[in-house]
Amino acid sequence: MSSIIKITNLRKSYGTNEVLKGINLDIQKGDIVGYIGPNGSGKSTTVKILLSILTDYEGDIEIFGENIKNNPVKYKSKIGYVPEVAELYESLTPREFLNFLGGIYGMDESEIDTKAMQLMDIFGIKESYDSRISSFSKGMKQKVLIISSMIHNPDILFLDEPLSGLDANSVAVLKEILHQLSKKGKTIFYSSHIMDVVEKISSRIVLIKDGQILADGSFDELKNINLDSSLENIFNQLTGFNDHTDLAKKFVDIIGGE
Ligand SMILES: Nc1ncnc2c1ncn2[C@@H]1O[C@H](COP(=O)(O)OP(=O)(O)OP(=O)(O)O)[C@@H](O)[C@H]1O
Repeated sequence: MSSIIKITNLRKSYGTNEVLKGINLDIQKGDIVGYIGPNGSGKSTTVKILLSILTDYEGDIEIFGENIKNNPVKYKSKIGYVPEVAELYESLTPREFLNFLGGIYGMDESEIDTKAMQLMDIFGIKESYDSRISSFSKGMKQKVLIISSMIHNPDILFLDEPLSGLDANSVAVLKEILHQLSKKGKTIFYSSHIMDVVEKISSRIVLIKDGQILADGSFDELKNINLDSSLENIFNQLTGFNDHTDLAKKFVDIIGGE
């Protein structure tokens, strides 16, 4: 089967700090890849490279069979992105923001409006379609971002901590949306720290630490490392972390001046 995203020997440094040290990944159509790792391990950097936001890296990346260095613009109409840190145009309303984006994707105005209002309705924020985004709660902003990443029906979705600020009902809806999109052949690259969700939605889990892949497989395959364990336990075990109780005690002691 041909890969939809192929990453070969990806290396990236910020100055002398090498943060990606040879990442190799072949991702197939319809995969939901959970891309996890400790803070600072290189997840967002990988996503930004896949999106051609960062272009000074070593190695090769093919998306839809083409090296993204050769044509960093063409593939973008077929991908969607929810960034970890949102730079929404706060002074706009969702109508203005989504129309602006839809225009970039070549959608016509009535199609965008119809779709946007229906999607906002599903997330329970239709009444705010013409309110300024600056007045929204965190979760409302996140919902607009999620809609903006999908409204053009992309083939690949890059989601960096997409559940941020969402309530439990909305999380349940988004998880189901991702499942159904994957069944329709959409590919999802999902980076998050919320292990129980990653465990449930991912067809494949890739764990990185210090810019290198430590584990790569389905949850069941990773469980062979630690039978009967949750992804959270496997994550802590593989990243060599077992002193959370000690660290917490020290933290609390310092607060109390002990
Ligand atoms: N613009 C930058 N300039 C210099 N160093 C950077 C820059 N962006 C990221 N880094 C460094 O690169 C490393 C990887 O960062 P990255 O944001 O990719 O990690 P992450 O796995 O997404 O972390 P988190 O889970 O905290 O979001 C970190 O050491 C970080 O300090």
